[in-house]
Amino acid sequence: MATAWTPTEFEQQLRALGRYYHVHHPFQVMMYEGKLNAEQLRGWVANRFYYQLTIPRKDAALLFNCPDREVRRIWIQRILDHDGGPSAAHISDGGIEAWIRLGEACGVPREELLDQRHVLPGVRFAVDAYINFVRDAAWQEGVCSSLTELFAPTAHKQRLQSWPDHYPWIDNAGLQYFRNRLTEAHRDVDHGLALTLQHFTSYEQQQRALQILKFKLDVLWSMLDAIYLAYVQQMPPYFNVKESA
Ligand SMILES: O=C(O)c1cc(C(=O)O)c2c(n1)C(=O)C(=O)c1cc(C(=O)O)[nH]c1-2
Repeated sequence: MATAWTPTEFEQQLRALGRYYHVHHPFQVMMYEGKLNAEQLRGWVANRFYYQLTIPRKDAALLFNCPDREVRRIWIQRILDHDGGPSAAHISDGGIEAWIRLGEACGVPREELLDQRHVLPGVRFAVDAYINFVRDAAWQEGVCSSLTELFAPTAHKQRLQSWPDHYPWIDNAGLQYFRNRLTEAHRDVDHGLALTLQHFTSYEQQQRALQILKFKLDVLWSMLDAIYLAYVQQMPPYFNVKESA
């Protein structure tokens, strides 16, 4: 029987999967290097909004699956952070509202975000795969699937560093979402990682945890594949279909 890693080794294995994080996707690289035009940036913001809308519903599914009150009373903060409310960590309006302000700062009107008219089918399928996974999985597996957040502060920091230089037309106040996430993500990840190290202890369980994290990396990467094809390659779905007279 193969031996399990120690918690420290296991954490290193999880962190090593950061090499597949979506910061390395060509679309994110273009974003960071200032190579996106306004339409491409707006396309990203409008599509990512579907992820933002889904996250608190995903966390509600995890809570539903979790019989452990101690876990639930910490995990529930994630829903408040995104939906807003009296005990949201930063602004009581919450992350979804902050993302709407980001969209408006980039030139996407609120109603265009909310009615999801820009959301590409590939993005929808990828995000839905995440919420469906968490709904159907054991809560510990749901926790593990959130661990891409280990790597998210890098993404938020990159945007805070590069956007003001490369995209000065975006009002800096619009970037508040990224600032908020820097602290929220650290707190979330400490909890999610501790639970994962605690619950995935055998060799088989640890292999399974790596598979789950890889699945979640696939979700994020696939979202950007769809966005890249539509907005960079100019090949949105059905772009070559002739409308019949
Ligand atoms: O902008 C990003 O690169 C990024 C990535 C991720 C992630 O890794 O899933 C999240 C976020 N942002 C984020 O803002 C966020 O609230 C969030 C919640 C979760 C989750 O899986 O529960 N991921 C992420």
